[in-house]
Amino acid sequence: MSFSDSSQKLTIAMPKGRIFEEAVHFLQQAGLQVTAELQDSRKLVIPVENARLEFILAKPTDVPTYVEYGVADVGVVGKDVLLEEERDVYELLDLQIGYCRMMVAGMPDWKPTDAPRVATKYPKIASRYFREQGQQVEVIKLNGSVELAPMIGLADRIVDIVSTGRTLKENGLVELEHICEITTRLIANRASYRMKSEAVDDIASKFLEVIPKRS
Ligand SMILES: Nc1ncnc2c1ncn2[C@@H]1O[C@H](COP(=O)(O)OP(=O)(O)OP(=O)(O)O)[C@@H](O)[C@H]1O
Ligand SMILES: O=P(O)(O)OC[C@H]1O[C@H](OP(=O)(O)OP(=O)(O)O)[C@H](O)[C@@H]1O
Repeated sequence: MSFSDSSQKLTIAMPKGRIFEEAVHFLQQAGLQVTAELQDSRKLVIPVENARLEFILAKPTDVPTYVEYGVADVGVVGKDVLLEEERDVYELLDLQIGYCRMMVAGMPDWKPTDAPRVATKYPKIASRYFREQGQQVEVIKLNGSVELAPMIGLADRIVDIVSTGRTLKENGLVELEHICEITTRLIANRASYRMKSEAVDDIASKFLEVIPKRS
């Protein structure tokens, strides 16, 4: 049965911001009906007529929260957010978009100190990484412009996303250690995965068809 024929309405949480356009392009390639409203309006809830489908537009870090609580059945979100938020959701697919990497970075002349401090938007990822490395560090949570921290002496290193490397370079920082690769994922609410299996499977298989074409 096709998605539009299904009697099960599916709510999809989409991340506003940086990965939004690439994610919308992905949905279009998967054959989902993407209306102009999704791309051009300030509306945050966007029903798709005749498709038993509804989009909600959320801040990227909140996407797993909406999905865990079941107000969205599925969501599109970066692996960085999943690792940091640790929400109880199923991770169904790696969409192979939104490529970037989680790195430790610092000044080129960085040397270990007795009281190392690491600044980051990702305190859980950073704490886990340094614990696994057997290193004791103080993690300082920032909400953005993390590259400032080593430049002005708040911390000696940062944990952050690197994509082109331009932000590090223009601020005189270098990549020190690679933590993991990051891509965008399709996630599902655990109950929706069982109760709306037909609709969730349908969207996942449509997405799956797009992935090999991109890699
Ligand atoms: N160069 C990059 N920098 C940051 N995020 C990137 C980059 N490339 C891909 N991404 C993905 O985009 C998502 C972040 O999007 P965005 O920056 O819009 O959200 P945000 O961090 O919540 O934004 P803000 O806090 O500035 O409102 C990340 O979860 C990550 O998976
Ligand atoms: O390697 P690049 O291509 O330069 O991208 C990496 C930068 O992009 C992100 O910041 P963002 O633009 O989301 O701003 P922020 O400082 O508010 O986190 C990330 O935190 C880096 O600062």
